[in-house]
Amino acid sequence: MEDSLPLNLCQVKKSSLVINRLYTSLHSIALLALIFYRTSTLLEITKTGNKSMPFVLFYVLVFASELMLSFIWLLNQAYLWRPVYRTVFPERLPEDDKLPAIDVFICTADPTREPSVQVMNTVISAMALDYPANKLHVYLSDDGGSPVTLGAMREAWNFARFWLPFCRKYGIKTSSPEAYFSVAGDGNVSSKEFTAEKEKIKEEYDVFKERVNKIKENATTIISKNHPSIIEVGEPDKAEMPLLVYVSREKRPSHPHNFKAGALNVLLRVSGLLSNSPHILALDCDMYCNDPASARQAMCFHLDSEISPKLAFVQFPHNFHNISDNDIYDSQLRTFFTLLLVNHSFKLRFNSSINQLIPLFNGMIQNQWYGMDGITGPINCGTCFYITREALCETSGSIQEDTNVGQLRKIFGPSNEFIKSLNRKIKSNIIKDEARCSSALLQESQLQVGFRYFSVVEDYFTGFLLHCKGWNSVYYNPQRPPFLGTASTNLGEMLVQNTRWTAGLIEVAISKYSPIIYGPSRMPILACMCYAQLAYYPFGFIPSWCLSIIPQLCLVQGIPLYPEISNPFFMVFVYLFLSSNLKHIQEALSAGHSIRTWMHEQRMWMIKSVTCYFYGSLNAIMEKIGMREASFLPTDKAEDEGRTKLYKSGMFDFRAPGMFIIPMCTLVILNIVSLLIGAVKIIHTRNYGEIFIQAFISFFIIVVQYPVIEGIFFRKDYGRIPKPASLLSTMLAGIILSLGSLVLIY
Ligand SMILES: O=c1ccn([C@@H]2O[C@H](COP(=O)(O)OP(=O)(O)O[C@H]3O[C@H](CO)[C@@H](O)[C@H](O)[C@H]3O)[C@@H](O)[C@H]2O)c(=O)[nH]1
Ligand SMILES: [Mn+2]
Repeated sequence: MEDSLPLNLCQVKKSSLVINRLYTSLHSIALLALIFYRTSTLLEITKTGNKSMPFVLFYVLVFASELMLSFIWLLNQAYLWRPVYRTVFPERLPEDDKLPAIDVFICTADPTREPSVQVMNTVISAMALDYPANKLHVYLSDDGGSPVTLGAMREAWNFARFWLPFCRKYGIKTSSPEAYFSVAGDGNVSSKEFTAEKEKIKEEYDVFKERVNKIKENATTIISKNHPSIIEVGEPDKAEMPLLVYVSREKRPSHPHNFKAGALNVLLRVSGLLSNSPHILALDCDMYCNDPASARQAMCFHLDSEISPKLAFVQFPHNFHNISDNDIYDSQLRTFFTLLLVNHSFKLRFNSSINQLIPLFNGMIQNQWYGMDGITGPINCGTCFYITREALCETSGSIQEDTNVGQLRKIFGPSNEFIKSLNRKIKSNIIKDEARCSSALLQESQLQVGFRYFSVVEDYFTGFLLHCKGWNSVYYNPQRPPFLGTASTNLGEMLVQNTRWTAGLIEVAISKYSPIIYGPSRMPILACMCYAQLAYYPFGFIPSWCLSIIPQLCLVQGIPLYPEISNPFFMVFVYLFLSSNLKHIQEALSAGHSIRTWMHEQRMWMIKSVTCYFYGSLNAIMEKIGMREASFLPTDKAEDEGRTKLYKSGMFDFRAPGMFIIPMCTLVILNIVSLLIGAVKIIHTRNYGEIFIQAFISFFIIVVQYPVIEGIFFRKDYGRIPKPASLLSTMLAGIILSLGSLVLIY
């Protein structure tokens, strides 16, 4: 019977599972051997007492670093444990009139950093989802309260009246007009009628863009931080048109607004009164729908009666349209999602990266969402997911017949209208109140519904709490990328963004919600390990700093910190280095990438750990002790031609804040100097066995960071490292080396 056929299939890739577990076991044994070696050596050193205090301290720091990296590596193994992949059968879904409604939430905040034409492309592509139009409601949240965005949305509405019928008629998949007209568009290319219509629509689109740009040019206010709520509803006047609603929540300088999570919660309330769909698709303003099929694909999970009672959300991957083949900054975050523009297939791809600074021990393989999918489901990634209203509002759990109004208000805030909407009985016109910051919204930090405010990575945190409550999620990575976003291909922007993410993750890591404290009684231990890995990996900055300074200082003095070549434990270090790197390379290759990808990811990990992870952790700690307030500056999505050109040609653009460039250069210079002195020592004494590993560490860092060396010494273009930064870094490296030598000599 057709009805009884499953809507989706979940398979475990057995062969990869065997390889993974074998890798984990062997690597663990090697780590145990390392710990044994370090402990016994340390005991010996302290017993004999013939080593200086600073040396012992350095030795302990190196050992502690190795332990920390091993801990993060261990957490990482949860991802490798049971990766699964999924298939869906949308053709088995019920008839259109039986499908549940969907509300689409799109957030934007700043028409300068987030150009309106781009935002409207996301809006239009969402309106063009392959779903009954009367069951689709698109909400645009404008945190900039900008007349530019509102005007652009009106234009988008007008343009959509041509565009949507065209897409429906010819089955256009690339439903973002910008992408459709700039890349070779799909559709029924051969017919004359089609070509004529396409021409006409193209003209309409050009007019639309022109008008939107004019609005910006003529605007007197671009952004407002002090305004009442503004809501405008575009009522569908054609069968193909879904509802489109503009929402700009009230903003007052004195009220905290909780960034994107606050915006999403306002949409949750406003839509609760207007359409109240049981399913919600959340999108960032730069993530357009690249395949209208995603709604039905998601429904293959949400309507599967076996998994749906506990299914909170279906997460799709973040793919990007502006990634170069030679992705020098790892802008695609390959390790999280495996972006497979090259090799889209249903075979399981292990997207892992060995995030490591010092090659010898860590191998923190990140094989992320497939791995979590095999446990309780992937984390929430903030965009490209279909979530149920019930999971966010806990309607079934908290609204009982006998729950009194007082209790309801405690849970959902004081808005009676919203509370009524939860019962799906009453609709109201008083929606503007829902977008007011003075109503329910401000107290939401205490409320247990919606997107949670506690951390600036509201996606990670909200998903974590949902999993803690027993909800599950699903990761679905179809052949055609369902959504395409604008990745940051600007080094400075990217490092700032990563610092914000780190701050958000560390906020959780050092709170009562730490996955290793809050999680174990609420979710399977493997799921806890995945969440903990994400929360704690930024602490990798500590070992990163230690291991890119201490072995080098000792190298300069000819003091060995590692076993010499003739020592059997030497092989343990060699094994750990090779095993983690070969696994990383294998995973990059099997995902259709080249060995270059491995190099880029190594480099970016080193750079991020000594900068973003360090600053982000510092920010989180300062927030915790009340010395700093959380902030969320949206990334710049406007294209800068010069930067894009450098990125596309595979050249680093070092025009980034000094706080990122200087530590990076300092460490690279320090490693160069140490290696040179080390090499001279080796030639002089002819004894390379004892300090081989230390020399190799510096050598490896220098090779991986070659673009930085090029930026300091060889490049002449505007993307090079500025002279003052190079000078300052050289001085700092000199100071560290002299202090190190002083300490070690005496
Ligand atoms: O006060 C704010 C700040 C941001 N945004 C919107 O939030 C989205 C994400 O902002 P972006 O600057 O693109 O940040 P990213 O770091 O790229 O976002 C990633 O990380 C965030 C968590 O830090 C997640 O919420 C996002 O979904 C995820 O793509 C954008 O649509 C913004 O318009 C708001 O609506 N209000
Ligand atoms: Mn973004």
